Amino acid sequence: MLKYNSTRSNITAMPSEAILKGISSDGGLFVPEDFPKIEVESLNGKSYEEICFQVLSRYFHEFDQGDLKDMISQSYGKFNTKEVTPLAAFGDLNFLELYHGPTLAFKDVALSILPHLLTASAKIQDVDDEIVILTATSGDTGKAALEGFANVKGTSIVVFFPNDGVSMIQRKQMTTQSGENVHVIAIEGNFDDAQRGVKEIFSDEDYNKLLKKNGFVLSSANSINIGRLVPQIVYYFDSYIKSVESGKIKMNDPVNFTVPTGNFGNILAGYYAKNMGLPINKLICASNDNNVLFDFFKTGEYDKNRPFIKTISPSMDILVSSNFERLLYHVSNFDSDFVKKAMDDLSSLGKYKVSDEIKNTISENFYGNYCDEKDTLKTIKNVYDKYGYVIDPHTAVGCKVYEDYKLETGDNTYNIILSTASPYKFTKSVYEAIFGPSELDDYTLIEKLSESTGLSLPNELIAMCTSEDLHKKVCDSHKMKESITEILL
Ligand SMILES: Cc1ncc(COP(=O)(O)O)c(C=O)c1O
Ligand SMILES: N[C@@H](CCOP(=O)(O)O)C(=O)O
Repeated sequence: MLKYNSTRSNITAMPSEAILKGISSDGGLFVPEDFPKIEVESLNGKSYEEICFQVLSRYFHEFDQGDLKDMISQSYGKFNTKEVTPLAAFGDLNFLELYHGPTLAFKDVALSILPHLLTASAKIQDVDDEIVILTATSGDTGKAALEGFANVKGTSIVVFFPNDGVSMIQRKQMTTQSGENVHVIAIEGNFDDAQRGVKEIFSDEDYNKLLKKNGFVLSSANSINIGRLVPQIVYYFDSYIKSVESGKIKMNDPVNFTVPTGNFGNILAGYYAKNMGLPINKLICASNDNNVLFDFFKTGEYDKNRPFIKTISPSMDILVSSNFERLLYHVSNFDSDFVKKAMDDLSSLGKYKVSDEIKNTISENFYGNYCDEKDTLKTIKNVYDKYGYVIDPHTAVGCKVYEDYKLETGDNTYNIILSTASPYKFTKSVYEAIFGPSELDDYTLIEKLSESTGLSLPNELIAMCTSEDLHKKVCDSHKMKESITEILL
């Protein structure tokens, strides 16, 4: 029976407990004590949903297996393509389109199923308190979580986003969200402030006791929750199988994945897939100007003492990549003392350094680089001019870093770029990258982008632009707990 360990102490949890808690009481993240294995050949000919079952059932064995199959089919029926995450290929650029869910970003893949996993976990744990989902977002997780949890019985959701740190469309997606149980709050601060605030609330024992006394328990919709991370492993296996089926590679050939990275959850899911048996050669970690990870890969020092830069790939504007903690735990052979010390140093000094051994183990699996604003815009234009294909700024960061990787290493292994958001979420940046400066705003440019490029337009988006804002609250990033108290108590 697979259990989960905290990265910071010897606390362990069953899957349902880890999902329900979201984060361990010592501040650590839950990680599987072992990686379950999958014979890749056994997935040949299987659909996305079938592969999803093969992955999830290995991590979440407490759920009734029939129930798990039902949860999966209810979750992925909402995607606008039967393939769930299709691959689009142009020359050696293979884009794994992860944005066909209801909110147009890769977060939908995990957040469509997380509400089911959470409510099933509450049943197993015999918890009948209201589950309050605390979410920090740099733009995409927030909307996907709101969509997933809106009106889900027994839950409520509070989303904190940086007031001045998301795109116009991302903001509108969140502020127009309806639902009895949803709360959306802008904070005066950046994503790191929002995430730190949420983690502090999780670790505040007295506050959690007070909430419990009033019938509430906290959980998380961010990738710090293992229930968010595991469903993201699925598309690594699925895209591999699709690549075999289309004749791009042969079964068991090695493959690289390039992942636009911020909180390190998406790429970590790739590392989990590799450890489960997927023949991944390199995981290529693509950052924007907030290139703290690039510097780590070069020096072995994680140092967040630097300016927080606002970019046109705002969902990746992150200096504290939470899931890196999980990677440190795995590559240090589950050394929770080492991880705790590193995380303590990160919060007190803003930095930590790892040994050469750990740095080298990480470099065997990962390559890191970054793409600045100019190259992001140039890449969107180049890809459109060459292939008539429109990509969003996050995907463009991935695309440029992949090109740099090939030049630097000469490695031509088959590569899949994770395409993490629909271009429409960043309409103005994408339109201007391709067609030059425009006076018009994002809302007006949506239709123009569609007409000029032929990119199919999700109809709900047009209606959303003229919908009323239902959430207008702004709070100081140090007053997040007070905001929750106001809502709940
Ligand atoms: C569009 C987009 N791309 C990339 C990322 C980075 O993913 P991760 O935080 O899992 O590294 C995010 C946010 O997480 C995102 O919303
Ligand atoms: N880019 C994310 C940041 C939070 O990441 P998560 O994967 O930990 O939820 C966002 O869009 O909110």
